[in-house]
Amino acid sequence: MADYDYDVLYLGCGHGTFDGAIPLAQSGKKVGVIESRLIGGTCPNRGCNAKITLDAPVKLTRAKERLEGIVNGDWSLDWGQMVAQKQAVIDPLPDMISGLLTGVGVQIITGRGELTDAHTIEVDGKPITADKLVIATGLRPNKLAIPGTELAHDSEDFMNLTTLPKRLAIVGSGYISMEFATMANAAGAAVTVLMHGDRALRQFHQPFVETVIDDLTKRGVTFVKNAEVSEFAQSGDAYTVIYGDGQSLTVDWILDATGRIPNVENIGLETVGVVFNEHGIEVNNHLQTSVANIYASGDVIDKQQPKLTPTAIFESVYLMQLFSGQTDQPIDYPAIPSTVFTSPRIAKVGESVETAEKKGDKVVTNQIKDDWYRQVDRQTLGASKLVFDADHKLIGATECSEEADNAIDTLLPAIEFGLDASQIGRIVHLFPTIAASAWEKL
Ligand SMILES: Cc1cc2nc3c(=O)[nH]c(=O)nc-3n(C[C@H](O)[C@H](O)[C@H](O)COP(=O)(O)OP(=O)(O)OC[C@H]3O[C@@H](n4cnc5c(N)ncnc54)[C@H](O)[C@@H]3O)c2cc1C
Ligand SMILES: NC(=O)c1ccc[n+]([C@@H]2O[C@H](COP(=O)([O-])OP(=O)(O)OC[C@H]3O[C@@H](n4cnc5c(N)ncnc54)[C@H](O)[C@@H]3O)[C@@H](O)[C@H]2O)c1
Repeated sequence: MADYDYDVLYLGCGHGTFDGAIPLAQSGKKVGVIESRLIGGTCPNRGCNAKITLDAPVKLTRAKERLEGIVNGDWSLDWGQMVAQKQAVIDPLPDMISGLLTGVGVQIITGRGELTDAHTIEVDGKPITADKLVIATGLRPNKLAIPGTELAHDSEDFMNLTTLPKRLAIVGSGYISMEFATMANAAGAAVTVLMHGDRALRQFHQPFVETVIDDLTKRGVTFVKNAEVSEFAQSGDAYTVIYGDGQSLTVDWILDATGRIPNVENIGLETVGVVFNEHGIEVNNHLQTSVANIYASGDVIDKQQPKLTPTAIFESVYLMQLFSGQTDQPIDYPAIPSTVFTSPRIAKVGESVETAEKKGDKVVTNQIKDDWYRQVDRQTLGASKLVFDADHKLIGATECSEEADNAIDTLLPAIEFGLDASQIGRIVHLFPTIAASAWEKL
């Protein structure tokens, strides 16, 4: 091997990098990571961890609301304190992750990197070389290409607001829109969601999405379907969203939640011949790009799997196994679950109800209100739908409930390992728990 600075050099240091980079260094490889912002990337600093800390008081308030008459007294959410608590929870994470990296000998290089040849990334004019490069630059928020787009903000700005705007417009109705509409509404903002078409959260079971929308509507959130947003304007401290045939909405803050796009520009991919498209970097089944010694990991990959943290972790660990010689096999993705953290939540994994109905697979529905364990805290909204193949093995599941995330998560082994009835019978669960309640239905 030529005399490179590193065996493996990663561009970007989110979950697509560090979960694999740490054990890779432990395996004896010389590893470097380049990061222009906070170590840890989106998930800990401005994604999952930040968001779920803001969600925790909302979930608690919903439980209190259901138990009204048993749990009494006036409660309210203090947005300023919610954001302070979020910051206190996430502030230590970059140092903690940096410590894990440097503790095993990974070199952290701070700055913006750009590939200059197949073995070199330049940071602030300084070339750094490696045998293998991994591009893990993630996604960034889309900004609508309309007049006044600079007046709108992104999810990171929202989670840093110390004062909650009285009137909030959210453009788009995907994950970020629905989760942030839930939080902002619970904390007292007047929220309007401007939908691109007539369906929110398109990748989730639509009757469950309707349950969440109906509940948010009862709580005061306004959903405007088919609102083609054409302009943002400012007058004094207020902002106007122009949509449809010249309709307008006046608000105090605008959240552009119209999706996230891959960070593929201005990092030298064209220079070295790495092929990408609008969905991200194209890779083969070894996560190898069009240039043999350059790989990609995490959200920046163009892929079918959901662009989520567990996927990024699985990919970075796979690359570690590949680079350290533990495997030479193609990546074999497991069933990857996803959840939207609304209240109630919607979670899913495996074959969808829609596909099952088309294929003739069996779908079993259980209403949340009929589950005695959910009655202990008076949950009534939602249902679980389980999809079985001809051998009655679980191949898909989706649930809408306050505990949908945990209910779906606990079922993963049944799907991933194709457990049959006798194997399922060997698993004894703690009782009473969400897990026991979910497995009982198999
Ligand atoms: C608001 C929000 C909430 C989310 N909630 C969830 C959730 O609940 N559950 C879930 O599973 N997923 C969630 N996600 C998605 C999750 O955060 C991502 O899937 C995950 O962070 C992807 O990791 P990654 O390493 O691929 O990319 P990132 O974490 O984005 O890391 C990429 C890194 O590359 C750096 N970088 C980019 N270009 C350069 C360059 N030229 N030089 C140096 N560094 C560079 C960036 O600064 C960044 O740190 C959420 C995302 C958002 C935005
Ligand atoms: N719970 C979670 O796991 C979670 C939470 C937040 C974010 N994420 C990740 O972050 C990604 C980005 O989230 P997101 O909510 O920004 O994206 P998304 O893809 O979930 O939703 C984008 C929304 O914007 C709408 N849209 C697209 N173009 C538009 C236009 N021109 N005008 C108006 N609306 C338009 C779409 O119809 C959709 O409703 C997700 O795909 C996911 O990978 C995950």
